[in-house]
Amino acid sequence: MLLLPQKALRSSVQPIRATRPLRLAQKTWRWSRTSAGATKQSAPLALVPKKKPDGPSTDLGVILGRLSQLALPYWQEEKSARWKLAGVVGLTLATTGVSVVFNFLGRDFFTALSDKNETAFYSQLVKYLGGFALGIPVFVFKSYFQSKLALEWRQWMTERLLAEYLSDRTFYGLQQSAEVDNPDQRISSDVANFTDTALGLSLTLLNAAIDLVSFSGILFTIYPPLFAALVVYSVGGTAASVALGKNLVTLNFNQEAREADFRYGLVRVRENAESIAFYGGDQDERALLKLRLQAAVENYLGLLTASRNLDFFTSFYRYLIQLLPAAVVAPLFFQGKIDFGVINQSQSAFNHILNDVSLVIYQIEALAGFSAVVDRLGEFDEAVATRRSQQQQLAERAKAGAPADSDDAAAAATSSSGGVTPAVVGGDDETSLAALPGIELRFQAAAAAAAAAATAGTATASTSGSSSSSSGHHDARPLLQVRDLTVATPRGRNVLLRGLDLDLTPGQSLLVMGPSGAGKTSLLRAVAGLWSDGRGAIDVRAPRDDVMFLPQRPYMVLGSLRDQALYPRRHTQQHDDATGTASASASAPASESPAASTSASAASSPSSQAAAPLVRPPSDSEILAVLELVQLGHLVTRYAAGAEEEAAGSSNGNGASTTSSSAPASRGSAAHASPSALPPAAAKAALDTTADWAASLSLGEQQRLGWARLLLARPRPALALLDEATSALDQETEARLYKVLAQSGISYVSVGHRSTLRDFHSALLQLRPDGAGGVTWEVRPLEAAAAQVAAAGPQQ
Ligand SMILES: Nc1ncnc2c1ncn2[C@@H]1O[C@H](COP(=O)(O)OP(=O)(O)OP(=O)(O)O)[C@@H](O)[C@H]1O
Repeated sequence: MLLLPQKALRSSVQPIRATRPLRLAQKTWRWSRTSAGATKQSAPLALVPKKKPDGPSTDLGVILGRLSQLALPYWQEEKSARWKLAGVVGLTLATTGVSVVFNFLGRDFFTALSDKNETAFYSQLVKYLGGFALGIPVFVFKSYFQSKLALEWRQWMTERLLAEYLSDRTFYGLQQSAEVDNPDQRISSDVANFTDTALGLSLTLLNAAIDLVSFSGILFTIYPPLFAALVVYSVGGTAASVALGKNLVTLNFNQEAREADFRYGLVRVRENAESIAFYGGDQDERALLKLRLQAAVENYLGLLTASRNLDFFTSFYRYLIQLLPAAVVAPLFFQGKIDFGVINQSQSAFNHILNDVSLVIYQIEALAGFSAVVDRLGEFDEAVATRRSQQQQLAERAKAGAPADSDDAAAAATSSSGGVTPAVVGGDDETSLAALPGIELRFQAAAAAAAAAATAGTATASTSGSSSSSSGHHDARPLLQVRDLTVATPRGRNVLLRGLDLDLTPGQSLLVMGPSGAGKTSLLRAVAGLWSDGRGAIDVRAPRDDVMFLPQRPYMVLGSLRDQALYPRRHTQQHDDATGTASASASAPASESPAASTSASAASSPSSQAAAPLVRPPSDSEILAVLELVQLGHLVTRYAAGAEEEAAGSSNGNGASTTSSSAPASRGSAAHASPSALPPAAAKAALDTTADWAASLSLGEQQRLGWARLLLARPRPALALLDEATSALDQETEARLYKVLAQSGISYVSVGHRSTLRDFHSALLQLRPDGAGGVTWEVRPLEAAAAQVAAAGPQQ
């Protein structure tokens, strides 16, 4: 009897023990229309707690629906995958064929043995060995191609989920609404488990069906009562195992969550190592992690107990059956009606069929884990789809209003002051939470912006790329227009600002001041499109990508110093470079004004009317110049010296010099050089340095890096939103950075507390508590600021 192939086939499906990170909130939420509003369509959208309790769905209909929703797109959209699947199915059929051949070879082999027929025995032995040589590769290749196909499916599905998750700021919306926990876990290990198990189980089912048909015929021809005994035994066993294994689904689901809670706790310690060390919070962290570990261990013990109980049953089930076929057909053998080989053949056929009809029993743990994975992934997929359709609805509603890139509409809407509305006050009207239809946010289309840039370029002899600010020419139409804006917090639906009106023309700047918690950052969130709960309209006469945000603590990406400086445009720039759309002027002189260089290629390009403006990545010398401008030159020299020492070390170690001919000759010379005086190879080495930037740069340095990003961004941002972006800097550096920004032509809105910031803005939005839990606002011009900035002259 040969069970090896059958075993190899079954082992492709393993019980799932995926881990699962922290649930962000105990409640889950869903979008719903509130009762307010004349019609269902016009009723405001709100996030309300989901009725569904946490935990896996055990409704088979829901799981099957989610399964098809998750699994079908790949096979529908990828033609090559269908061909590969056909190949794997072919190999699966071949494995059944090989098993049938082995079944007959085994019968004749054992019959020759019992007949003591030496010639026939050796002849059967050779055939058997030949069968091994031809049959085993079929099993091996089937397993290999199946795993490879599952891997390709995983890659496709992960990329698709990533594309949806990381577009339209869906990741932010999901995090804010706490609709689904731990997307990272779902995108990484859940998808891998899903594709692997879905393919494995499907092929196992297919194989079982074919196997069942093939071996039922054999068994039935040997002895029909044996076939009947088998059916009764397996149906009873399946029912019993389903009953015994039911709680495994919940236990598996919970195990994922608890393992993930524990791992997430560890990740937080790593990410917040310095704060925890300053607080001396070791013991608290340890206690918390111990609790989480305990929760995971306890659940796992429950899982082990449930598996043990199930194992008692399945083991008896498996071993008892080994005797059944021989016991049933033995009387026929004693009566001389069948050969000894037929007993072996019936045993083999019996085992095959038993495996086929007992799939649920043998795979109950894998099925339990798989249904938890299907549930989690399906939930995530649905949440992403809902979130994106919310975004589309908001965009469509915004489109239905006045378009931001309509020149007429924008001109008509320009206030008579030609800029910030002078001394406007408001915020004392009562706004019902239920009557907030959502904020309408409109950005200018990229094509319209490119056309406008081309026009401006021809009008101002654009080879210099000089900004509207430095040329003294101001476009009087508002760059940012806010009308009757009410901002509410998500979920809590706490109204912050009410009825704000504001115009900001290009080249102007607005300072937002007010007490902590008044809603300053929330206003920036609304302008950036992160928060949409509220009422009113925001028109930005620039594409969305031309609005850049500088937070108080900038996000430090994984990568080199160059990557830090070019974030978030580094991939766009690399792409443009690779496709050859970038201009050839990659070696601009280091002294070139960064503000001037940023728009040059877009304005002078013959194809600048295209939707996507041409951009070129900043050269190393431009990056160095900007880093020096924001007073980060010391980082470059520091890392150049480090790279130099490393190169010298490796050259001493292996006897071959790794430094280029242009590198400094003497060791450590870079440490004292000014960045712009560094040899190109040393500067490049410094910019290529990778480090844990969040941990190795001071907050002030990180903030200055944020400013460098702003000045290096291509195309140049039209509007910068600065949220306490200089809070960690001394006043002198703050003044210097704001002067550079004012001369760059980038309009900006800053949030800050320092009164010295007034010197660098042309208007002030002052928020004040109204004494009744709300906020009043006042907008007024800051006359002195513009004169001060203009008097300061260009910065290099
Ligand atoms: N995601 C959120 N969900 C619900 N409420 C929030 C959320 N984020 C902020 N809030 C609340 O909204 C209010 C305004 O927050 P915001 O960050 O805009 O204040 P701020 O004026 O910028 O304060 P600070 O000067 O301290 O930075 C605060 O009461 C805050 O607790």
